[in-house]
Amino acid sequence: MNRIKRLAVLTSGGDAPGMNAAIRAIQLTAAACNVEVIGFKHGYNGLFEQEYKTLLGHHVQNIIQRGGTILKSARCPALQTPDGPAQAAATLHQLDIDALIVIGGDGSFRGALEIAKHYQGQIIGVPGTIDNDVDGTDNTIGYATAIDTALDAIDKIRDTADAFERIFLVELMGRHSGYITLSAGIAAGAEQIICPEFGSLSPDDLRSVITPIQHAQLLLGKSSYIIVVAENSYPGGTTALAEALSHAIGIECRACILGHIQRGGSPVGADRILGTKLGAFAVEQLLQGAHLQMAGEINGEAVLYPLSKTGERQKAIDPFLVRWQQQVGSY
Ligand SMILES: Nc1ncnc2c1ncn2[C@@H]1O[C@H](COP(=O)(O)OP(=O)(O)O)[C@@H](O)[C@H]1O
Ligand SMILES: O=P(O)(O)OC[C@H]1O[C@](O)(COP(=O)(O)O)[C@@H](O)[C@@H]1O
Repeated sequence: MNRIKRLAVLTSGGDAPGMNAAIRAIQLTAAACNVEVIGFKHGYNGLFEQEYKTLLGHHVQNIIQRGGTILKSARCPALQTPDGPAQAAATLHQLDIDALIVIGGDGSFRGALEIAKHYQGQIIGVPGTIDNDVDGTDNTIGYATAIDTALDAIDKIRDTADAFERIFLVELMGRHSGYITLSAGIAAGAEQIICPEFGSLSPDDLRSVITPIQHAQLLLGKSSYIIVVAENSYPGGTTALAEALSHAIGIECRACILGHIQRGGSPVGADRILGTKLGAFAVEQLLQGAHLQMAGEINGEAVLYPLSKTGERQKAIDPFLVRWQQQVGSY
């Protein structure tokens, strides 16, 4: 029996294109089941500041195509204080909220698990982050758009790299995960891909980067050379890496830090569909009693995955593409 009368939703951590599609699907699906939806603003901060509003049909009209999140997102240090989770749960109880949907990444899910220790209602997660570093789903909402955004930029950099016969290093996001870097790098035909999963890179030993560059120049006569680099791959960042390479090989290397542009923009179709599917699935599963689960998608099928396992291990990037890039693509 459906005992949920009122559910809440929030978006937390780095915003991701497609979060609005998920919010829309949650509101529409809940409304169709006569369940009221409360939207908390600014991630978990909305629980502390009691900043929320009832989401009605007109609030979710014309948002599926918009990047960002109509609920705003944020990181919330207050939830990581000793009393934070109990305070957040108290707001949910006070507002008679029977269930909470958290759209965010593995950090947001850790926060949800802490709140669950003090909360009597149900909690479900919907994976939304450009990093795609959440276990239990093939793709997170926002990842597909971030790849296309990065790709568009790298293609443009290729033109100027070619005209100037330069080496460019393009830094992509992904905190501790090489998903965006590997995918965008492969799709852009990047000559090299550097990400945490490929092993560490030390200022004292840049041979693994320099040897393929020299090989390409000597044997292949390349007029442009693009290296995509995941953020946090090199001490001092990608600008420092470009300087070290310029010094080591005597060729001007330029760094381009793509940054937050990767988080914005209109979501591509795949993210609108994923956001809609997982948002709707989350509501349906809550109504059937799901608790402490994430609504994910594996092999095209919507599935539940224990929230506690979503950040347990590093989700592996495609080993086939890694091997191909290392053995063939870099030469
Ligand atoms: N261990 C934790 N305990 C309580 N809250 C947490 C914890 N880890 C993350 N959070 C909450 O989740 C928010 C978002 O986490 P973050 O890692 O920044 O983003 P994401 O969810 O995208 O991975 C944090 O600002 C914090 O409020
Ligand atoms: O916007 P901020 O706070 O500088 O955070 C940047 C980080 O957020 C992201 O864009 C998204 O990460 P999360 O989804 O895990 O929050 C990372 O790729 C990046 O490292």
